[in-house]
Amino acid sequence: MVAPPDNDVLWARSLQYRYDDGSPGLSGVSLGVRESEILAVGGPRGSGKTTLLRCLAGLLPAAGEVWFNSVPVHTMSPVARERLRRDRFGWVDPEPVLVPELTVWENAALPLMLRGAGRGRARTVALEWLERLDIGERARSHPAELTHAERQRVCIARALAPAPSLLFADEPTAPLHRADRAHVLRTLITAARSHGITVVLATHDPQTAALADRTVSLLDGRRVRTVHLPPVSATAETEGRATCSLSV
Ligand SMILES: Nc1ncnc2c1ncn2[C@@H]1O[C@H](COP(=O)(O)OP(=O)(O)OP(=O)(O)O)[C@@H](O)[C@H]1O
Repeated sequence: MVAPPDNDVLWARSLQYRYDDGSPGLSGVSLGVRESEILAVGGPRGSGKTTLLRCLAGLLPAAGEVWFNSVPVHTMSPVARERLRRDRFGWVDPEPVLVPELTVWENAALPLMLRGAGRGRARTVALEWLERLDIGERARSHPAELTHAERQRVCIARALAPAPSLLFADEPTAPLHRADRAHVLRTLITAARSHGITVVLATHDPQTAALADRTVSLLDGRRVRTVHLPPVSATAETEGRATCSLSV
Protein backbone atom coordinates (compact mmCIF):
# COMPACT_ATOMS: atom_id res chain seq x y z
CA MET A 1 0.00 0.00 0.00
CA VAL A 2 1.59 3.30 -1.12
CA ALA A 3 0.85 6.29 1.17
CA PRO A 4 -0.59 9.43 -0.45
CA PRO A 5 1.21 12.76 -0.97
CA ASP A 6 1.57 14.69 2.32
CA ASN A 7 -0.24 17.82 1.11
CA ASP A 8 -3.41 15.96 0.12
CA VAL A 9 -6.01 15.99 2.90
CA LEU A 10 -8.07 13.48 0.94
CA TRP A 11 -6.70 11.04 -1.56
CA ALA A 12 -8.42 8.26 -3.43
CA ARG A 13 -7.06 5.62 -5.73
CA SER A 14 -8.90 3.44 -8.25
CA LEU A 15 -12.32 3.74 -6.65
CA GLN A 16 -14.80 1.31 -8.10
CA TYR A 17 -18.41 0.89 -7.10
CA ARG A 18 -21.28 -1.07 -8.61
CA TYR A 19 -24.86 -0.76 -7.34
CA ASP A 20 -26.82 -3.84 -6.26
CA ASP A 21 -28.78 -3.83 -9.52
CA GLY A 22 -25.51 -3.95 -11.49
CA SER A 23 -25.42 -0.24 -12.44
CA PRO A 24 -21.79 0.90 -12.64
CA GLY A 25 -21.47 3.84 -10.21
CA LEU A 26 -17.71 4.40 -10.43
CA SER A 27 -15.11 2.77 -12.64
CA GLY A 28 -11.63 3.46 -11.32
CA VAL A 29 -11.59 7.08 -10.12
CA SER A 30 -8.44 8.50 -8.52
CA LEU A 31 -8.04 12.01 -7.14
CA GLY A 32 -6.35 14.12 -4.48
CA VAL A 33 -7.81 17.09 -2.59
CA ARG A 34 -5.40 19.55 -1.03
CA GLU A 35 -5.76 21.15 2.39
CA SER A 36 -8.29 24.05 2.34
CA GLU A 37 -8.99 23.47 -1.34
CA ILE A 38 -12.46 23.86 -2.83
CA LEU A 39 -12.73 21.11 -5.37
CA ALA A 40 -15.72 20.91 -7.70
CA VAL A 41 -16.76 17.52 -9.01
CA GLY A 42 -18.50 18.24 -12.29
CA GLY A 43 -20.23 16.19 -14.92
CA PRO A 44 -23.70 15.63 -16.34
CA ARG A 45 -26.56 13.99 -14.46
CA GLY A 46 -25.86 10.33 -13.77
CA SER A 47 -22.10 10.70 -14.29
CA GLY A 48 -21.32 9.48 -10.76
CA LYS A 49 -20.82 12.66 -8.73
CA THR A 50 -23.01 11.62 -5.80
CA THR A 51 -21.57 8.11 -5.85
CA LEU A 52 -18.03 9.52 -5.72
CA LEU A 53 -18.81 11.82 -2.78
CA ARG A 54 -20.47 8.97 -0.89
CA CYS A 55 -17.49 6.68 -1.51
CA LEU A 56 -15.02 9.39 -0.43
CA ALA A 57 -17.04 10.02 2.75
CA GLY A 58 -17.06 6.30 3.56
CA LEU A 59 -20.83 6.05 3.11
CA LEU A 60 -20.56 3.50 0.29
CA PRO A 61 -18.11 0.59 0.39
CA ALA A 62 -16.08 1.17 -2.77
CA ALA A 63 -13.22 -1.02 -3.90
CA GLY A 64 -9.96 0.94 -3.97
CA GLU A 65 -8.33 3.25 -1.45
CA VAL A 66 -9.44 6.39 0.40
CA TRP A 67 -6.98 8.22 2.66
CA PHE A 68 -7.80 11.12 4.98
CA ASN A 69 -4.80 13.03 6.35
CA SER A 70 -2.59 10.07 5.40
CA VAL A 71 -4.78 7.64 7.38
CA PRO A 72 -6.35 4.80 5.37
CA VAL A 73 -10.14 5.04 5.63
CA HIS A 74 -10.76 1.97 3.48
CA THR A 75 -9.28 -0.34 6.13
CA MET A 76 -11.08 1.27 9.11
CA SER A 77 -13.74 -0.58 11.07
CA PRO A 78 -17.30 0.67 10.51
CA VAL A 79 -17.27 2.19 14.02
CA ALA A 80 -14.02 4.09 13.43
CA ARG A 81 -15.30 5.30 10.06
CA GLU A 82 -18.55 6.50 11.66
CA ARG A 83 -16.56 8.39 14.30
CA LEU A 84 -14.40 9.99 11.62
CA ARG A 85 -17.51 11.12 9.74
CA ARG A 86 -19.08 12.53 12.90
CA ASP A 87 -15.96 14.34 14.16
CA ARG A 88 -14.26 15.54 10.96
CA PHE A 89 -16.67 15.49 8.03
CA GLY A 90 -19.69 17.57 7.12
CA TRP A 91 -22.31 16.66 4.55
CA VAL A 92 -24.91 18.65 2.63
CA ASP A 93 -27.48 16.76 0.55
CA PRO A 94 -29.31 18.21 -2.45
CA GLU A 95 -32.58 17.88 -0.49
CA PRO A 96 -32.96 19.34 3.01
CA VAL A 97 -33.42 16.70 5.70
CA LEU A 98 -34.05 18.02 9.22
CA VAL A 99 -35.41 16.53 12.43
CA PRO A 100 -39.07 17.69 12.40
CA GLU A 101 -39.51 17.65 16.20
CA LEU A 102 -36.55 19.98 16.80
CA THR A 103 -36.47 23.74 16.25
CA VAL A 104 -34.27 25.28 13.59
CA TRP A 105 -31.51 26.19 16.03
CA GLU A 106 -31.64 22.77 17.68
CA ASN A 107 -31.23 21.15 14.26
CA ALA A 108 -28.27 23.38 13.45
CA ALA A 109 -26.72 22.71 16.88
CA LEU A 110 -27.12 18.94 16.70
CA PRO A 111 -23.71 18.00 15.17
CA LEU A 112 -21.96 20.22 17.72
CA MET A 113 -23.74 18.49 20.60
CA LEU A 114 -22.97 15.08 19.10
CA ARG A 115 -19.31 16.13 19.18
CA GLY A 116 -19.61 16.93 22.86
CA ALA A 117 -20.35 20.69 22.95
CA GLY A 118 -22.65 21.87 25.76
CA ARG A 119 -26.15 23.02 24.82
CA GLY A 120 -25.43 26.73 25.48
CA ARG A 121 -22.23 26.80 23.44
CA ALA A 122 -23.81 24.78 20.62
CA ARG A 123 -26.78 27.18 20.57
CA THR A 124 -24.52 30.26 20.31
CA VAL A 125 -22.50 28.80 17.43
CA ALA A 126 -25.61 27.51 15.65
CA LEU A 127 -27.28 30.94 15.90
CA GLU A 128 -24.17 32.63 14.43
CA TRP A 129 -24.29 30.33 11.42
CA LEU A 130 -28.03 30.72 10.98
CA GLU A 131 -27.50 34.52 10.91
CA ARG A 132 -24.78 34.14 8.28
CA LEU A 133 -27.16 32.10 6.17
CA ASP A 134 -29.88 34.78 6.61
CA ILE A 135 -32.17 32.43 8.50
CA GLY A 136 -31.50 33.60 12.05
CA GLU A 137 -34.98 35.02 12.54
CA ARG A 138 -36.46 31.53 12.05
CA ALA A 139 -34.29 30.00 14.79
CA ARG A 140 -37.27 29.10 17.01
CA SER A 141 -39.45 27.77 14.19
CA HIS A 142 -39.86 24.12 13.35
CA PRO A 143 -38.81 22.79 9.92
CA ALA A 144 -42.45 22.36 8.80
CA GLU A 145 -42.95 26.14 9.11
CA LEU A 146 -40.10 26.88 6.69
CA THR A 147 -39.97 26.93 2.91
CA HIS A 148 -37.94 24.28 1.13
CA ALA A 149 -35.21 26.84 0.37
CA GLU A 150 -35.10 27.99 4.02
CA ARG A 151 -34.72 24.40 5.17
CA GLN A 152 -31.72 23.99 2.86
CA ARG A 153 -30.11 27.07 4.40
CA VAL A 154 -30.52 25.45 7.81
CA CYS A 155 -28.87 22.28 6.51
CA ILE A 156 -25.91 24.31 5.25
CA ALA A 157 -25.62 26.14 8.59
CA ARG A 158 -25.77 22.77 10.38
CA ALA A 159 -22.96 21.39 8.21
CA LEU A 160 -20.70 24.44 8.69
CA ALA A 161 -21.33 25.06 12.40
CA PRO A 162 -18.86 22.42 13.70
CA ALA A 163 -16.19 23.71 11.22
CA PRO A 164 -15.55 20.25 9.77
CA SER A 165 -12.12 19.48 8.29
CA LEU A 166 -13.83 18.29 5.15
CA LEU A 167 -17.24 19.27 3.81
CA PHE A 168 -18.96 17.18 1.17
CA ALA A 169 -21.61 19.28 -0.55
CA ASP A 170 -23.76 17.43 -3.07
CA GLU A 171 -25.52 20.01 -5.28
CA PRO A 172 -26.05 22.12 -2.11
CA THR A 173 -27.98 24.90 -3.81
CA ALA A 174 -30.22 22.65 -5.93
CA PRO A 175 -33.43 23.41 -3.93
CA LEU A 176 -32.83 27.17 -3.92
CA HIS A 177 -34.31 29.76 -6.25
CA ARG A 178 -31.91 31.15 -8.82
CA ALA A 179 -31.65 34.48 -6.98
CA ASP A 180 -30.76 32.72 -3.72
CA ARG A 181 -28.22 30.34 -5.18
CA ALA A 182 -25.29 32.69 -5.70
CA HIS A 183 -25.67 34.24 -2.24
CA VAL A 184 -25.85 30.92 -0.40
CA LEU A 185 -23.02 29.45 -2.43
CA ARG A 186 -20.80 32.47 -1.80
CA THR A 187 -21.61 32.29 1.92
CA LEU A 188 -20.66 28.63 1.95
CA ILE A 189 -17.43 29.21 0.03
CA THR A 190 -16.43 32.32 2.00
CA ALA A 191 -17.08 30.48 5.27
CA ALA A 192 -15.05 27.50 4.10
CA ARG A 193 -12.14 29.73 3.06
CA SER A 194 -12.13 31.73 6.29
CA HIS A 195 -12.28 28.58 8.46
CA GLY A 196 -9.85 26.51 6.35
CA ILE A 197 -12.55 23.95 5.55
CA THR A 198 -11.72 21.72 2.59
CA VAL A 199 -14.75 21.33 0.33
CA VAL A 200 -15.67 18.68 -2.22
CA LEU A 201 -18.60 20.14 -4.12
CA ALA A 202 -20.64 18.10 -6.61
CA THR A 203 -22.32 20.21 -9.25
CA HIS A 204 -23.47 19.91 -12.83
CA ASP A 205 -23.52 23.72 -13.11
CA PRO A 206 -20.39 25.30 -14.68
CA GLN A 207 -21.11 28.64 -12.95
CA THR A 208 -21.02 26.92 -9.57
CA ALA A 209 -17.87 25.01 -10.49
CA ALA A 210 -16.26 28.31 -11.51
CA LEU A 211 -16.23 29.38 -7.83
CA ALA A 212 -14.02 26.42 -6.91
CA ASP A 213 -10.23 26.29 -7.04
CA ARG A 214 -10.26 23.31 -9.37
CA THR A 215 -12.68 21.01 -11.10
CA VAL A 216 -12.48 17.31 -11.78
CA SER A 217 -15.07 16.07 -14.20
CA LEU A 218 -16.80 12.72 -14.40
CA LEU A 219 -18.50 10.99 -17.27
CA ASP A 220 -20.06 7.54 -16.93
CA GLY A 221 -18.32 6.97 -13.59
CA ARG A 222 -14.86 7.82 -14.92
CA ARG A 223 -12.69 10.92 -14.60
CA VAL A 224 -12.25 12.93 -17.74
CA ARG A 225 -9.67 15.57 -18.47
CA THR A 226 -10.09 19.08 -17.01
CA VAL A 227 -8.71 22.21 -18.59
CA HIS A 228 -7.92 25.29 -16.49
CA LEU A 229 -8.83 28.72 -17.83
CA PRO A 230 -7.96 32.18 -16.50
CA PRO A 231 -10.50 33.82 -14.13
CA VAL A 232 -13.68 34.92 -15.90
CA SER A 233 -14.36 37.97 -13.70
CA ALA A 234 -13.04 39.91 -10.76
CA THR A 235 -15.59 38.16 -8.52
CA ALA A 236 -14.51 34.73 -9.66
CA GLU A 237 -10.90 35.76 -9.13
CA THR A 238 -11.47 36.61 -5.50
CA GLU A 239 -13.43 33.47 -4.77
CA GLY A 240 -11.70 30.89 -6.89
CA ARG A 241 -10.40 30.13 -10.33
CA ALA A 242 -12.63 29.29 -13.23
CA THR A 243 -12.21 26.01 -15.00
CA CYS A 244 -14.00 24.28 -17.76
CA SER A 245 -13.92 20.62 -18.47
CA LEU A 246 -13.19 18.90 -21.69
CA SER A 247 -14.38 15.36 -22.09
CA VAL A 248 -11.92 13.02 -23.71
N1 LIG B 1 -29.30 3.51 -5.67
C1 LIG B 1 -28.94 3.26 -6.95
N2 LIG B 1 -29.19 2.06 -7.51
C2 LIG B 1 -28.81 1.80 -8.78
N3 LIG B 1 -28.14 2.68 -9.56
C3 LIG B 1 -27.89 3.89 -9.06
C4 LIG B 1 -28.26 4.25 -7.74
N4 LIG B 1 -27.87 5.52 -7.50
C5 LIG B 1 -27.27 5.92 -8.65
N5 LIG B 1 -27.28 4.94 -9.57
C6 LIG B 1 -26.71 5.01 -10.91
O1 LIG B 1 -25.32 5.26 -10.79
C7 LIG B 1 -24.89 6.19 -11.78
C8 LIG B 1 -24.29 7.40 -11.11
O2 LIG B 1 -25.32 8.07 -10.34
P1 LIG B 1 -25.00 9.34 -9.43
O3 LIG B 1 -26.25 9.68 -8.70
O4 LIG B 1 -23.78 9.11 -8.66
O5 LIG B 1 -24.72 10.45 -10.55
P2 LIG B 1 -24.73 12.04 -10.40
O6 LIG B 1 -23.68 12.54 -11.33
O7 LIG B 1 -24.65 12.44 -8.99
O8 LIG B 1 -26.17 12.40 -10.98
P3 LIG B 1 -27.17 13.57 -10.52
O9 LIG B 1 -26.55 14.86 -10.94
O10 LIG B 1 -28.43 13.24 -11.27
O11 LIG B 1 -27.35 13.44 -9.03
C9 LIG B 1 -26.11 6.51 -12.62
O12 LIG B 1 -26.11 5.65 -13.74
C10 LIG B 1 -27.26 6.18 -11.70
O13 LIG B 1 -28.40 5.79 -12.44
